[in-house]
This record gives sequence, C-alpha cells and structure tokens, in this order.
Amino acid sequence: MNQDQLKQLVGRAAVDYVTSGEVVGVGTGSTVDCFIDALAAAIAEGRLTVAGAVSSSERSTQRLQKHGIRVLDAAEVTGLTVYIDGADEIDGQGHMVKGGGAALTREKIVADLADRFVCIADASKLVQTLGKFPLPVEIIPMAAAQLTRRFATLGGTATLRAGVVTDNGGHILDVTGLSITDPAAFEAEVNQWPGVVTVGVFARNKAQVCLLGGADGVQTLTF
Ligand SMILES: O=C(CO)[C@H](O)[C@H](O)COP(=O)(O)O
Repeated sequence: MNQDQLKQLVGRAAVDYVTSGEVVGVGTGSTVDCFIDALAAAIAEGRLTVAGAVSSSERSTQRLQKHGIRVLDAAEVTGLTVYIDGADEIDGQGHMVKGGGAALTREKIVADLADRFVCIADASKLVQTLGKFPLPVEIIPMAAAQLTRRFATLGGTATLRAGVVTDNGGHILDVTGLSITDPAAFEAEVNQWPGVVTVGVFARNKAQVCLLGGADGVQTLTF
C-alpha cells in the first residue's frame, strides 16, 4: 500500500470513533481529508448521523460543507466527545508535532474541547523522539527575528514559511535541529515566549488513541 492508501485506510477506521448523533471535532490535512470523505460516505449510506462538526481550518470547513455536513462554530459547543486529526510526528506516549498544514492554533483549540484525541497517521509518522520534522510555530509577524534568535539558544534553526498567512493572520516559523525529549516542558516554555501564538508540540492536548496505517493494516495504539 502506498502512503495515500494508508491515509484512506486510517481515515475510514476513524469513522468508528464518531458517536452517532453527536458533534465531531475535525482536524486538518490530507489524512483528515480522507476521514471527512469516509465520514460523508458513512452518513450517505445511513450507517451514522452527526449533529455537525467543529472544524479546525477553512480547508476542512469547505470539504465538510461540500459534503453537506453542517459546520458549527467552536463557541456553539461546550465540549466534544472526540476530535480526529493527523500529525506530522507522534511518539510512543501520544505526544505530537503538528502544524505542517499551518492549522495548529485552531487544531489545539478544537482538540482542547474534546474528551478524546484520535490521531490518524501512516506508520512513517511514529518516532522515538519528537523533533525530526521541522517544528511549526505560529507567531505574531513582528516577533519573527526575536523568536528566531530565541530558538537558536535551544540549538534550533527557525525559518519563516514563505508566503504563508494562517487562518488567524499569523505567520509560521519552522524550526529544525531540535530534539524534544520532554514535550510537556518544551510546550509550556515556548508557549509563554512573547510573540508565540501556538507551538506545534501537542503534549497537554496529546492523543489518547492513534490509528496507525502500515503494511499489516491499522494498528491501534492507546496512551
Ligand atoms: O497538523 C496538521 C495541519 O496543521 C496535520 O495534521 C499534519 O500536518 C499532518 O498532515 P497530513 O495528514 O497531510 O500528513
């Protein structure tokens, strides 16, 4: 199976984690696109109903609405049973690096509403230690140079993602050269640097379940 087929596989598997009749939290990315399509198919076939979705990006909102799935504002719900999203990296404890699609801030907001984060990914995303994938950080544009110097003190090289403006009007720094051995401490530290909107380490909002697609099918990891 190629990577696209693995994404479709885990996208379909994630539909089983949606509670019929409820509002579902929806992440962003190519794997989530597969989940949205599988969710729409399940609804069309009468296997599931949903009261709607809270979306983490304009991209996912458009795809959900194209399928006729109602999109609710985050402010319209007080909680969600499940949030389904991909990751750029996930470790053996469910900590993730996210934000390859520049949607990390809204992803963290919607994930924080949910009782359970179900991560969907192909097996290449499983790592021992976070940090090989360039760490996305959403920032206030005027802080770019200052934050670049600050990441250098941690051994990181930050590069501004050219031409990208997030759904919130922020910019993205991608930071290479980091080895994130204590994700919770790293997230807490970087999050309070002035100019940082959201750091792409998800430790406080880590996954409880990961559906990992590999040669042998879907492996379910629980944390
Ligand atoms: O964090 C994300 C978007 O901001 C995505 O979940 C992450 O980049 C994985 O994307 P894909 O499923 O396309 O590999």
